[in-house]
Amino acid sequence: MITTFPPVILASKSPRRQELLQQMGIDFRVVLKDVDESFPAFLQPAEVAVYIARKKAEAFDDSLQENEIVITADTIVTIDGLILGKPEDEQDAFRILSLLSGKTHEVITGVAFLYKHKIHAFYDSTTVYFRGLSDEDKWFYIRNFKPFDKAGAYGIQEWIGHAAIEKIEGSYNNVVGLPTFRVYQELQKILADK
Ligand SMILES: Cc1cn([C@H]2C[C@H](O)[C@@H](COP(=O)(O)OP(=O)(O)OP(=O)(O)O)O2)c(=O)[nH]c1=O
Repeated sequence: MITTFPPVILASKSPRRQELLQQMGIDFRVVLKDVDESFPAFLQPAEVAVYIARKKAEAFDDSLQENEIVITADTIVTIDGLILGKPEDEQDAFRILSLLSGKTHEVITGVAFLYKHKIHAFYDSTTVYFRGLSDEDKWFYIRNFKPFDKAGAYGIQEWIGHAAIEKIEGSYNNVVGLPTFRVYQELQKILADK
């Protein structure tokens, strides 16, 4: 296994992604670029996550040093073919939590690496079993945890993850924002390839 990595740039303002990459033992610096996160309506949910992660990585091509590697990610929640991003306000968060309550949904994180002018992108998907939440529970969560920076209006790592998530299938870290095992595997692949 390769354990020494070229200089890594994490292009993410998400504190959860920063913490996960740190836990992986990878040294990195954070560089942020403004990216338009719109996507063509015909894309499937997994394609959307990969498309946006790619766009975030493409923003770096000209500004990169020869051996630097950029890592970007995008997390979406999807249920019944709908893509749920971050809630706009409290009412929107309530609407989103009502869609998820008592049902099973998928959390998809798209990841992109930019290395030596090439993009390498993939996604991971986790199934989340949500129990029914009363309206009171939803407002309690929204008012206390303000999940406006979270896709699907919830954080599995918060109160709601203990109170409402019965089980998951797949990677927990993928739900938090970065599928660390896959990231490690894919990094090995592109570095071995060079
Ligand atoms: C479903 C879920 C999402 N999230 C977070 C992960 C992501 O930070 C966020 C989804 O938004 P993203 O657009 O993927 O990421 P971001 O805007 O926070 O950061 P950046 O674009 O700079 O990389 O939701 C949790 O923390 N816990 C959860 O359980």
